[in-house]
Amino acid sequence: MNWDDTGTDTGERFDDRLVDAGADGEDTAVEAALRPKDLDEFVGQEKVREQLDLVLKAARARGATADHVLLSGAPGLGKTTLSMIIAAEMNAPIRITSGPAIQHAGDLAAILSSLQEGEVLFLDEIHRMSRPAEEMLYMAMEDFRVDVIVGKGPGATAIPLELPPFTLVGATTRAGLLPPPLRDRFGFTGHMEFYAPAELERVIHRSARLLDVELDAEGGAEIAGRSRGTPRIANRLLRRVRDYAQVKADGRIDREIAAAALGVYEVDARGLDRLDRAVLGALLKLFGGGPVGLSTLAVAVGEERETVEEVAEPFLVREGLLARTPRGRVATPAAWAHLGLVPPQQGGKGQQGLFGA
Ligand SMILES: Nc1ncnc2c1ncn2[C@@H]1O[C@H](COP(=O)(O)OP(=O)(O)OP(=O)(O)O)[C@@H](O)[C@H]1O
Ligand SMILES: [Mg+2]
Repeated sequence: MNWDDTGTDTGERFDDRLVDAGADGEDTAVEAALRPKDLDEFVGQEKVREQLDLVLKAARARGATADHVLLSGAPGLGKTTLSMIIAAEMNAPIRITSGPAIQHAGDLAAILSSLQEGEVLFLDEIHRMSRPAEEMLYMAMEDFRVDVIVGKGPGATAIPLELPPFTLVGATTRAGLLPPPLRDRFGFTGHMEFYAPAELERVIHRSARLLDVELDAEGGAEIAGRSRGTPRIANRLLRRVRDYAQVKADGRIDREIAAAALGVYEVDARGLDRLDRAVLGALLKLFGGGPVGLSTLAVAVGEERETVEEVAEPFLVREGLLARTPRGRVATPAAWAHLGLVPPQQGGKGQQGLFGA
């Protein structure tokens, strides 16, 4: 533990986290190679896969364009991958764009009017589209038509434009932010869940084969356990372990090598990194496990409130290590156990009162 000796320079220390589920430059470069190409290769997400398989097969049998699909779920769980699989399964070309790239309705009109029949339009971060573009999209999804506005002011006229049938695949990390009229226009919504360790093992072994890395079963399990339920993180950790195995050993990965490598990168057995452990450590050691306010906790780790709340806490909460209560942040008994600490004895209230441990 060295969370308490890192000085006061805030903001920079946790920028480059190995366990961040968002894509970095290196991910973008290698992810294309590691993406499963069809539904059979796509690991896990059984429900979404089964349902999507039916939607696509039925459309194919009818010789029709597939219904619009909305994919929601946390970063790195396979939304972009699945959109590409949809296009591949439909034998259709795919056009890729994103909500933030579409600021004006005109941007969207230009894309829509150039689509071919049956094409898949992948709209990433669909919750970040501008209002006017969103309204144009409603009509395009439902009637395969847009009104292109020509001119400005009182002389402006709407020219209707027919579109070929297409399949919109929208992806969002924040399904709750989508306006209901937009959500309702999707024929199928797939919600992606975090992956079970056994599923991540399959992802990791598949990637190891593609990267030509020798990995045994226990090594795969070790990496999977630290991957926070997220294939992107699993693939990234595998690459770092591969580096270590090449430099420090003969390139083969077993449990010992995987654990040692991820120890170097300070990703612990449960997938917590330095920031996570700093937050948890402060909560336990300085505040006796809480409850403590978010601001106080943030100051104690020398971080911004937002960093603690948005970067560290979601995973700690998901892991059942930290709870957000009306009185403040509270550590669970599992948190004490994870950091190898013993909770202070309290009478009736606080830690024990809250969790009955
Ligand atoms: N079910 C899966 N089976 C195998 N590999 C997967 C699976 N899901 C994701 N991956 C791998 O994880 C990486 C990230 O997936 P992807 O880019 O599709 O995530 P995403 O949900 O689009 O993330 P974001 O929200 O950041 O856009 C890819 O390299 C992909 O190969
Ligand atoms: Mg994506």
